[in-house]
Amino acid sequence: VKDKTMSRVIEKIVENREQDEGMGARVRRSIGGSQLRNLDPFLLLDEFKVKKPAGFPDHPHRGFETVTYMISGSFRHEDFCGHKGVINSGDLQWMTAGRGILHCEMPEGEELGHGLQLWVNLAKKDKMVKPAYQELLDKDIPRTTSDGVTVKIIAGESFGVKSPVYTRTPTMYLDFTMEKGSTLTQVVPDGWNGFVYVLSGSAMFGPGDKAKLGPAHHTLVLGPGNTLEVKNNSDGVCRFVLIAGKPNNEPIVQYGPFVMNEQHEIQEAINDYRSARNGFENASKWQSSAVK
Ligand SMILES: Nc1ccc(F)c(C(=O)c2c[nH]c3ncc(Cl)cc23)c1F
Ligand SMILES: [Fe+3]
Repeated sequence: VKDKTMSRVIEKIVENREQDEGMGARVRRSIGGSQLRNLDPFLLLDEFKVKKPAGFPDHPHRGFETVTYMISGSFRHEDFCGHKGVINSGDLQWMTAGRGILHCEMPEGEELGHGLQLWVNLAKKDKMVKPAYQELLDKDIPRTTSDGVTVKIIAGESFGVKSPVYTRTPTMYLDFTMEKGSTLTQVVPDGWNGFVYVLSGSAMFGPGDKAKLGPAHHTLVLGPGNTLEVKNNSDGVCRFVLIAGKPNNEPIVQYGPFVMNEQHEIQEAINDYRSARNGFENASKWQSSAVK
């Protein structure tokens, strides 16, 4: 029997206002704020705008992945194992912190660093994996255009084009730019939790007369179904990201940058970080060059 198409209706719309975060950074917090605590498997989505000397100096992560996607400007990153580099406009860093990363993330150069950071929770079986990086330059991120709709496929598939990114927690991450008057129908796998974060412009999200307006700097949580319909009947271009993932359906215990399943694992993470053990060995003597 052909799979029934069920168009997802928007079930919640939240405006995301700027707030302070890190050291002098300004972020709009989509997922992870008080109104959208988390949407399993997602823990956080921040739209950040950071200018020197602000940034995110030396800090750890355990139990999840951070996905940094630059919209404009450049960010320098450096970790306690010597892995470092610059993420430029349009580039992607998919970092699997796993059992432990200590790194810093700071704007590079004098211009404003503007981007998105998504935190994807790892299933219990993956939380203590060896750290790993998947880093793509803008030119290497697949994209396609069809009838006024351009999509960069950061993870997952759209218009028959697949991203090379391996997602331990099955995840879709699509960056859409829709010309005015264009329409879109995108598969969002049944049973996955999904949301839209509107970067600029506005469009109508959802089926026919149930479509809801999604203005810039708003998060739209998708209801059940397996398809998202979008229509840009505004007088300009609309840019948004569509992010969806398979829920882990496991308990979440979070303490800042440590996200585990049980309280005692958080205590172990804190102890490991303090005593430089079990993945945090290099934390004992490392400081980023940004700090010195
Ligand atoms: N624990 C904790 C506490 C506070 C933080 F700010 C952070 C953190 O690093 C970030 C929060 N959003 C961000 N967007 C972009 C970038 Cl590059 C980093 C972050 C963090 F990890
Ligand atoms: Fe970080």
